[in-house]
Amino acid sequence: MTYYLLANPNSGAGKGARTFEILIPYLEKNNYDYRLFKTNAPGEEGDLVKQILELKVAEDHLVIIGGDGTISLVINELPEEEAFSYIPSGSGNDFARSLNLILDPIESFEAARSGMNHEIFIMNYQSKGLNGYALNNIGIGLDAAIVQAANEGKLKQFLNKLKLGSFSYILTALHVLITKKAFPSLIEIENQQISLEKTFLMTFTKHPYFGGGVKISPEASNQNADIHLVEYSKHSLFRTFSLIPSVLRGTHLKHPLFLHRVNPDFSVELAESQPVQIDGEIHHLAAGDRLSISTEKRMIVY
Ligand SMILES: Nc1ncnc2c1ncn2[C@@H]1O[C@H](COP(=O)(O)OP(=O)(O)OP(=O)(O)O)[C@@H](O)[C@H]1O
Repeated sequence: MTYYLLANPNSGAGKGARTFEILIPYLEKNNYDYRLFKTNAPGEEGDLVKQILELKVAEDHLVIIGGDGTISLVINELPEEEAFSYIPSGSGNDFARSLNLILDPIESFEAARSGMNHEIFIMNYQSKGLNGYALNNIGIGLDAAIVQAANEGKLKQFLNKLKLGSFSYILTALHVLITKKAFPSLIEIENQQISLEKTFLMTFTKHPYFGGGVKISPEASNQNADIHLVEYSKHSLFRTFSLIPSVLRGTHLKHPLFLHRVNPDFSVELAESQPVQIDGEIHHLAAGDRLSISTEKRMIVY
């Protein structure tokens, strides 16, 4: 049995590298057979998955080391029947939080080594311009603009160094909240259509968390097929700001200004192009390009 470690050393501002630096002496001490595949630059995940799949036999074990972006990129390249384990090493770690995964590298490896297969549901999204899989959230508009600004911003790197990376999301969010414009959208849920003139935040989520621990939909779970849609149309800044404490407490969905729908399938069409964040990676959804979202099962070992 060989452990194939696919690691992003850069995730979590270097936490990925620290994770395998702790893990490898442990594997060697215990005579566990392993092979380490590191991404040396963004975009290498797919090639590394292909290299691993050429070598790996059925009893071998794939272990992904990285943050939410890494695990999402790997899942997009992995055949659906391939089970995997995950050692969280990101700054946000929302997927790990959703499954209560262990963060300590050695304990997390041991949980994977002696673990059981767990079925989870992930999102499959399809449009003319966008298709793939998401483990966490697909956010259109505000949260995508926040992720875009947070990824680009120097604030995240600075706060990561202070181990305060999750705050960067909140501070960047405040700036984007003030400047982002609303947009029209059309949502379809089964045969019902919902037309919204001033969409501001629209997030499809497979578990409660986004942005490093914010409970966008506290009842969502990746252990069932339901996707949760949370939408907030633009209101006055005063109104919007007054709702922030309830969002941080995870009680906002009781408020009538939030649209909350739960279903295994959704589709959405926009009247104008918008940024879309898919597990923290930025894409764009073009005007009139209908995005359909459904779920599929995957197997994770922990
Ligand atoms: N060696 C590398 N150097 C820089 N970027 C990399 C490298 N390898 C992968 N990447 C990029 O890192 C991004 C994924 O980072 P990831 O999300 O795992 O970490 P994070 O942002 O610290 O964690 P989280 O999303 O949990 O906050 C992807 O865009 C990926 O292509």
